[in-house]
Amino acid sequence: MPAQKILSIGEAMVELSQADTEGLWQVGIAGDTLNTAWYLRRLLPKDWHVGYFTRVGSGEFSQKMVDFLTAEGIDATHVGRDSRREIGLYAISLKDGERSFSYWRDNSAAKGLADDPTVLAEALADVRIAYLSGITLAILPDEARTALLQALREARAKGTKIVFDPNLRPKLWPDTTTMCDRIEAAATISDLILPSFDDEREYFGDSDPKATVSRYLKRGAGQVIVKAGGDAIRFGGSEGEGVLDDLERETPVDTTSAGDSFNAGYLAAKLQDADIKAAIRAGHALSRQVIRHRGALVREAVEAVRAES
Ligand SMILES: O=C(O)C(=O)C[C@H](O)[C@H](O)CO
Repeated sequence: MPAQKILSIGEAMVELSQADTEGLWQVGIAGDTLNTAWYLRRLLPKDWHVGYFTRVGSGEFSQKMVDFLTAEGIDATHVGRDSRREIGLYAISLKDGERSFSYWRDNSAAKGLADDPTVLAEALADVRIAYLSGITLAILPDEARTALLQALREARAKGTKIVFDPNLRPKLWPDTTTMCDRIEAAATISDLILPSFDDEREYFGDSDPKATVSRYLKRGAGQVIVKAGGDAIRFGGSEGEGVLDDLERETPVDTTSAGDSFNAGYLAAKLQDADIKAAIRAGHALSRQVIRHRGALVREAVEAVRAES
């Protein structure tokens, strides 16, 4: 069996989120796959290794990102460099706690993350869990997307489990048909897929979470867990099926990273032998704490779930 290693693959950016004082913005580092890696690092015991796979540039902010990963205990060995590009930037806008994003990332270094198949294969060697999202796929040129899926397929044949969050962001895709097509292609190699129902309904036309579960199972996913923004969570697949409908709701301050933190809470619990329902509760508990605060990475949220348990 591969080592106790998780590799998260994607793009992290400079994050601008509104500070408490009107007109002031705070600068952070975030990005969906990094957010999950960051929460995983804080939740898992130290004998688990958490790494991040991306590309950055050579300027000051790129270095800040690498320093940040290292300081947070996330292995940055497989962060590549592109001397002609820089890291991207996004800003969070809030309306009644629901977030939307503005992006400046068209030319970000992460677009080249899958350009070298040897580097990819090296990074994936002996990894127990490879984690990626629909955003990881969205930012890549089509050829690189195919190369990434191929590298993951090869790793999977050697025992790596693939965990995928579709994280649908139509703004990042050429069109919604391409988005839906490539997301479903990734589902075919996913051992676990963690979609969010609102997005799946909007872009795939699923009538309810059960429809989302069966659509992804038909595509070949092993297990599906459908997040529903505080509503009942439906799951199905080779590890069991059911629904959890007694989860406590939270009025959000900022929903950024709700899904990313859920995924980390779920995975951390599952990797420490929780059953599927207990792991879903752990994911929900973390996500509930995260949305009480602004920004993607919330230290207090991890402390709060620790204090609760
Ligand atoms: O939209 C993106 O690419 C981001 O990574 C920004 C946020 O951190 C992320 O979407 C939250 O899930």
